Amino acid sequence: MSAKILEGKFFAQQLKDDAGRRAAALQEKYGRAPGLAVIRVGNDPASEVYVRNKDKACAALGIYSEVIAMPEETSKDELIAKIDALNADEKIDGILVQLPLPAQIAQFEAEILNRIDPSKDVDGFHPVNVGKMVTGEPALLPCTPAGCIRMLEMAGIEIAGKRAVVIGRSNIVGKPMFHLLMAKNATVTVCHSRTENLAEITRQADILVAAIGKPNFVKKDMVKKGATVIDVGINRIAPKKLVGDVDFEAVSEVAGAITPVPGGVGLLTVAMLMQNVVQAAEAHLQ
Ligand SMILES: Nc1nc2c(c(=O)[nH]1)N[C@@H](CN(C=O)c1ccc(C(=O)N[C@@H](CCC(=O)O)C(=O)O)cc1)CN2
Ligand SMILES: [Mg+2]
Repeated sequence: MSAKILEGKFFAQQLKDDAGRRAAALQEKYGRAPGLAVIRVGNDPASEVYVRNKDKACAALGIYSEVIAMPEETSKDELIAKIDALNADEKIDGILVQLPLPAQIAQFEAEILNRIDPSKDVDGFHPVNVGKMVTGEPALLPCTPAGCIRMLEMAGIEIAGKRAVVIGRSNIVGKPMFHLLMAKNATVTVCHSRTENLAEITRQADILVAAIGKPNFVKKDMVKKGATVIDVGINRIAPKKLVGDVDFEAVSEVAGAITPVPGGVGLLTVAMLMQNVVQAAEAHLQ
């Protein structure tokens, strides 16, 4: 058996087309496009690429965007002052601070992110949005996990009643993935570095989400025949070689459907960000 490959580009394009249509409708009705501000601190090369991709995606969809590049030695107070200015800026519907932050301010990450007005928190990281996600109120949802859910729905993969297993418990992926799958009526188990008999649990999954950050960690014998496998890992194992958390070649032989790396759910992250910016603008303007 060979798994169906869930190409991120195909699903991302549908989300972006929808965001572009809604952005045009707002421009038409209110005379202003949705606006995104991305703050990048320092010179992390991967962050530079991701921020450029976000700026390009905005330009392609008629979304106004500003990239604010701040020097490596930026202080917590300088960054917070910038966020305050963007919170008050009426052109701006969405604000995000690209992660990771440089070492000297990394310890203040929560304080910095919590300063973003929750109605502009297009990363869905603010405790107000996290709380709403947990209670099932409408909220800005974290882009990667929300993108995974939208992809499953677009691919016609049933979630309700299915057994889902998430490997990884990060605030950005694992924990929100748990809540979003449960909200879609899956029976969800979260596994992590201290989980005993991991393979026994992952073999029960109809939907297996890998978000651990260990190259090729999920092997063929950890996957049930016909399962849907979503690989959220991005591991650079050589300057030009990126692999996921799943041993793609081997797992493809047993899975029913699988996302590749690169070219999988990473692409949905930016597409979902565009959806969130438009959602925030709709809430601000309507
Ligand atoms: N403020 C945030 N910081 C970070 C986030 C985030 O959602 N908000 N996520 C990651 C980085 N990221 C977006 O910011 C991101 C990561 C990966 C991709 C992507 O398209 N991946 C491609 C491969 C890209 C490559 O070749 O390097 C893929 O998986 O096919 C997009 C966005 C951490 N920081
Ligand atoms: Mg620009």
